[in-house]
Amino acid sequence: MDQPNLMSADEDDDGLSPYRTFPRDEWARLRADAPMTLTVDEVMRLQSLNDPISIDEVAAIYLPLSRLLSLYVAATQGLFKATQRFLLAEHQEKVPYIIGVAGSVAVGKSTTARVLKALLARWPNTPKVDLVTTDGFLLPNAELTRLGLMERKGFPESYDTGKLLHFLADIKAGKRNVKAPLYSHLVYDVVPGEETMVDRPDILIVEGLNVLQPARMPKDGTAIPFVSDFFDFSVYIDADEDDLHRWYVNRFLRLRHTAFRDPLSYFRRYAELREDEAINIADGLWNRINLVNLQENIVPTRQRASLILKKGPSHRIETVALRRL
Ligand SMILES: Nc1ncnc2c1ncn2[C@@H]1O[C@H](COP(=O)(O)OP(=O)(O)OP(=O)(O)O)[C@@H](O)[C@H]1O
Ligand SMILES: CC(C)(CO)[C@@H](O)C(=O)NCCC(=O)O
Repeated sequence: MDQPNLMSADEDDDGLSPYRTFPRDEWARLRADAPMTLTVDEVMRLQSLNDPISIDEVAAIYLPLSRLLSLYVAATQGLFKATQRFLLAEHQEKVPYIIGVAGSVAVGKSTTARVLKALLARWPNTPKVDLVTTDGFLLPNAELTRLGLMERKGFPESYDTGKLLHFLADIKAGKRNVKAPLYSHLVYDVVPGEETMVDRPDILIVEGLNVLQPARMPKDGTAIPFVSDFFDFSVYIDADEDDLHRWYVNRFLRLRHTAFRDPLSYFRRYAELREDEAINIADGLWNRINLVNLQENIVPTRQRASLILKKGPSHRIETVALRRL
């Protein structure tokens, strides 16, 4: 395969952008000779409801990205060893490489995170890849209700950010069997007593709309880290507001025939609605909660990502912007 010419990537107009932006086709060439390691069936199993992904998308976007990440992980492992030598430290196991995945509700973060997990696990230097979502770190509904925050789910104040920071600090300290709480979209709440265990993976992917948000500034001068201080790399999945709105409403309409019919579903009462009524409910949730959160707290974090994947109206990624080192 021809060596792609990196300099042909679109330079951003004013020359000040910290990103190098690649049209889809140019990015796809950066796969170089990386072999396709997922089958069509495997890709189909990884996609979320209402977030179509094709084998072509995996080959064009995610294979090059997984190749880049595998090079970055190897380089970071080298830096870790160099630091250990400098510190004359005893031999220490390498610590997990942490990748954040951010973006709006309904943009397809979970599909991206699952595809990356599957691809990265097939590179020889990173066989063990774990995935957690920050949904588990939401305050339980009882607590949100008490604080008057049920209409603010997903906003910064709806998370136990301290717990998330301690979780990440434990992972980066090389601790074994670190526990993360779990959230159920079906019951719309954190599941008491259920947790997932993270045991020194080579890579940990942390997915959530809040992962690039700054810490609230402490008044007493103590330093509170950002969640992203623990990340080695981060991906922001971007799409136009109108597309996100449509994807959110379509997913809601489809859930009426599936998850909402489950007796445990928090949205059980919406399963029987007529389509126009359901659209009204979904529009309301989108406009009152998720859109406001997107504009106030998510989009402003986009420029902090190492990589921005921009989706078009049919979920296809159209440009890839890679932050210059
Ligand atoms: N009310 C619901 N009932 C059951 N499952 C849901 C519900 N809402 C969302 N889901 C599923 O839960 C997953 C995560 O949804 P969430 O609202 O956190 O969006 P997200 O992670 O931003 O979505 P995406 O993965 O599309 O970016 C998706 O796979 C979605 O299909
Ligand atoms: C749990 C979050 C915040 C993020 O995944 C989101 O899916 C959510 O529930 N937002 C609140 C409004 C709504 O029900 O869509």
